[in-house]
Amino acid sequence: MAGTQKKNAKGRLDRYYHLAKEKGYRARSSFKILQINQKYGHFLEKSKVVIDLCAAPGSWCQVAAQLCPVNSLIVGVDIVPIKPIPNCITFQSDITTEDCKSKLRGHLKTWKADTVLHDGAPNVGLNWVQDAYTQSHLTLQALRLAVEHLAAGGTFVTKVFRSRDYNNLVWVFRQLFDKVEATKPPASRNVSAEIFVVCKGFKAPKKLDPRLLDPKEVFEELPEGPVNNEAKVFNPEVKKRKRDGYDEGDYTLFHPMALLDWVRQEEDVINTLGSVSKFEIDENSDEWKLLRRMKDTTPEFLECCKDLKVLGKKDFRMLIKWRKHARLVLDLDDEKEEKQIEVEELTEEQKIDQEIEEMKEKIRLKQKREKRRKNEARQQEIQRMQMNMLTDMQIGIDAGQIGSESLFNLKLAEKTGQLNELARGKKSMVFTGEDLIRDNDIVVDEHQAVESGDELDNLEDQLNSMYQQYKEAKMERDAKLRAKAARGGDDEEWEGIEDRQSEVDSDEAVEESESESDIDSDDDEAINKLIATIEKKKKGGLSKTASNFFGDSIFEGVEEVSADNEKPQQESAKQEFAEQAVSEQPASKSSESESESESESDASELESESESESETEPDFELVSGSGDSLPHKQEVDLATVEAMTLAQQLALGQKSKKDLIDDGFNKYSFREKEGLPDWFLEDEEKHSKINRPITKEAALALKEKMKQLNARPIKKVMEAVGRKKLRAIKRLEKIKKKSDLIAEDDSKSELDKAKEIQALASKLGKKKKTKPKVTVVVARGSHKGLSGRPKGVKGKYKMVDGVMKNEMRALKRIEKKRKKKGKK
Ligand SMILES: C[S@@+](CC[C@H](N)C(=O)[O-])C[C@H]1O[C@@H](n2cnc3c(N)ncnc32)[C@H](O)[C@@H]1O
Repeated sequence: MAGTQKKNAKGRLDRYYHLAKEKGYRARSSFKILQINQKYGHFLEKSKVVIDLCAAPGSWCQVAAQLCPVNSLIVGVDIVPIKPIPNCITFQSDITTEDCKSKLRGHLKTWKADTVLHDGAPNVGLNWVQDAYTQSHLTLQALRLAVEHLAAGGTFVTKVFRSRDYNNLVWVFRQLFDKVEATKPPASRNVSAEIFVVCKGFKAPKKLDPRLLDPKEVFEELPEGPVNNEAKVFNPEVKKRKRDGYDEGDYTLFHPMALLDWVRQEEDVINTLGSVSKFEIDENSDEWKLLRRMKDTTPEFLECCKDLKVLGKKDFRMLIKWRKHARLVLDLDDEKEEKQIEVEELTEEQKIDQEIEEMKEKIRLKQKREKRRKNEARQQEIQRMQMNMLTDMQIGIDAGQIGSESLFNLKLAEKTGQLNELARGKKSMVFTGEDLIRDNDIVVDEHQAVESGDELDNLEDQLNSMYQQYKEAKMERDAKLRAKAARGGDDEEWEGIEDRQSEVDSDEAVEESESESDIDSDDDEAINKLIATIEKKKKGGLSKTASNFFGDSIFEGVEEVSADNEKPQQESAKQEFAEQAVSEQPASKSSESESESESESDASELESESESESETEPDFELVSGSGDSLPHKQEVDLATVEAMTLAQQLALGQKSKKDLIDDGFNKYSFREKEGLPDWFLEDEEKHSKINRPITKEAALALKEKMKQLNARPIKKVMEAVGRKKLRAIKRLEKIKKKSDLIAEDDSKSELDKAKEIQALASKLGKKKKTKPKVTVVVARGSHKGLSGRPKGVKGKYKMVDGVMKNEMRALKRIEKKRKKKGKK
């Protein structure tokens, strides 16, 4: 009985014990080797020769006999006899002896072992240090046998104790094996200090340094250095436990010292202070009589000397100060010459060098930061890609970012107001004076431009650039504005043919393009726009709106047609129409592209006429919309109900080009704009437009279109879907892992495993139960005193009223009382 209790108390009769019994193993430790074998690539299944050192009672041999290939040689040895095991050779011997060595050689003959197992545990229980040492010693002996018998690439599994020798042992293993790993199989009790080291890939060295297997060499300990007690003085509050026990030959905790000895001490003063328990004073000494009269020799000081172990930092400081004074009084301190450190002044060159070094360091750090940031971004992108979260919408974002950091960053140039200068520079680069005279009769005089920049202009420029910045910031914030800008400001009103032309002729055309480049942060696009405007200027091109209009896909290929069907007689009328229609109906430009039937023919005529006209009048030439200069024009869409209405009207023939021309003339057409600041004009534009009629059909068509657009998965939705997917995959993987573990667990029966895996799988499929929504109906008004379902309330509902709370409480109280009574 007592024996059983003892076993139970140690928790010996655990599930592995029962399982071992069930499976016919002689010891529960069989599961340790089973688990190790499973974890480290089933080496037993590949071993034809296995040596089991310290094998009794023989469960590891049993496992080996089960797992190794048929006809494998399994040899087990132990200091105690082992009952015969089928398909195993066992003998009794001490593995540390020569006898064991020779017997083993006799059994193996010329064979080399694929695996050597060692689960040896000496008779433990004497004392911890002794046990650990004996264990380590035994392990080294096992290793000696393993080295003698293992084949190259073989495996050695050994038990070791977690002791101070552990690291030394592992170091030795590492010299002899390719891979060394420590493991604690689940079957090994947590309370046990044992762990197992699995050494794979025996290197089979031809020559072996005998010191590697010599316990004296391997476990030799370094002599311990002097004890440093200074910490006890500097940080007396932090008490460090001394786990090593007493120092050799010193079995007391109380260490007194003569105070005068400490005063006379030359070295290790603080260390002594940390180790001494009490300073003893020889009252009769002449020196003390001298020191006693010192101002610092206070009753407090004397009290501190009695027990140094309880002193704090302040007290120690006082003692050290006292000692310093005492040494002066006793004339113990020689006046040492204080070494003077001469600080040499840095020369100018050195200073510069130093500065350069500092700057270099700064740059290096910055680059490092930058690199790290980029790496992180790339990493994030890869992750997103893996999660299928990268959508079309992200393409080019990074490129844009890279562009924004590049040397030729136009956005930066805009911000600093350099873009104007840049544009001027481009102009002078692109146009020769002759070109300008021939094309426009206008010569851009750089000198004049520079000289005319008086203070007022500067102020104006500053204000303008500030306004540009403001617009830009607003644009970044406001998606609507961005969309508007992308449409090329299609809400602009027509400002009359003359006005536009003058604008085209003036420098503002370039500035317009600059403001356009504000909209798009992409540098390439900005450059394209800039060049397009310059080209336009070179050719005496159309205004922005006009080029937008003719840039539409509807005019593609019109050139060839116009070349064939030249109609010079209609030139002037068509040109007039073109310009008017364009400037009047900027918003409808794309609508016209949709109303193919009528507008196509109109436009082709228009184009052909414009073409022919351009030959005679170089001031007016169409800018191809298909060019890179106006990339967004291809995407121009019917974004307003007015545009849609107009498009439909044109398509149905309800409106003709003449109507368009007529519409072009309104009270805002010829407004004076010269000299007015941008911000004012922009503000005015909001109100300076005529109200165009809209139709229900157009509104419905646009609504339908928007619906379709909204139905497309946007970036955020894609991301959320990706996240959800990832979570699901993770969950699945987790469950997979768990079920793998369950499946591999030999300690469970197949039925148990199946049940557990099923339970896991059912968890995966389960949806979170959503509680049915309960509608709370307040018993007020028409609902007062209502019995049954209130009108218009579907699903679950609950009637509540003011007194309900009290009633509920009362009911609870009664219930409680009832229960109490029932108990009694
Ligand atoms: C934990 S048991 C081994 C259990 C064994 N692996 C099994 O599963 O059956 C430890 C064994 O090491 C043996 N042993 C201890 N010192 C030994 C030595 N010097 N030579 C041989 N065997 C030794 C003990 O007799 C004991 O049977």
